[in-house]
Amino acid sequence: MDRGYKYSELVTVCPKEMEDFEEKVKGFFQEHMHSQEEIRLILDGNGYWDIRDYDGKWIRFRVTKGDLIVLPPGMFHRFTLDENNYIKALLLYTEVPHRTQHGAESESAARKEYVDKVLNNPAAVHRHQTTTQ
Ligand SMILES: CSCCC(=O)C(=O)O
Repeated sequence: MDRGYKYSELVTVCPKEMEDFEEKVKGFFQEHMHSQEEIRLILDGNGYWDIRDYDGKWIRFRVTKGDLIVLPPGMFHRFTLDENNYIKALLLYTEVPHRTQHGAESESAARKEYVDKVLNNPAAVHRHQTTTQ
């Protein structure tokens, strides 16, 4: 299936290989979203992505070599490294990546669609409630 991926970026997040490492890592950990689907394939190392559940609570998941994750457009998240301070990932995008900080999302069509289709979707919310009670 063609998902329309046209752009790729190979990133190595570690003090030796990333310019302005501290600043970039702080930026990854600030809550943000993207207006397009983005694939992350972990080629080496480890890290954590945090996403928010239906109640707004953070859920943390660990990624390691061989993992592939896709976060839907409009979903807030943040990323951090573990104590090894090293991850290498291939990022694939359908468009030139655009990042929106938490608090600045009101103008974002992707955020509106995510809220309508996921957070306020009665079928999805019902499933969530029945599985967490
Ligand atoms: C591992 S590099 C990029 C991390 C990040 O901030 C993101 O996925 O949005």
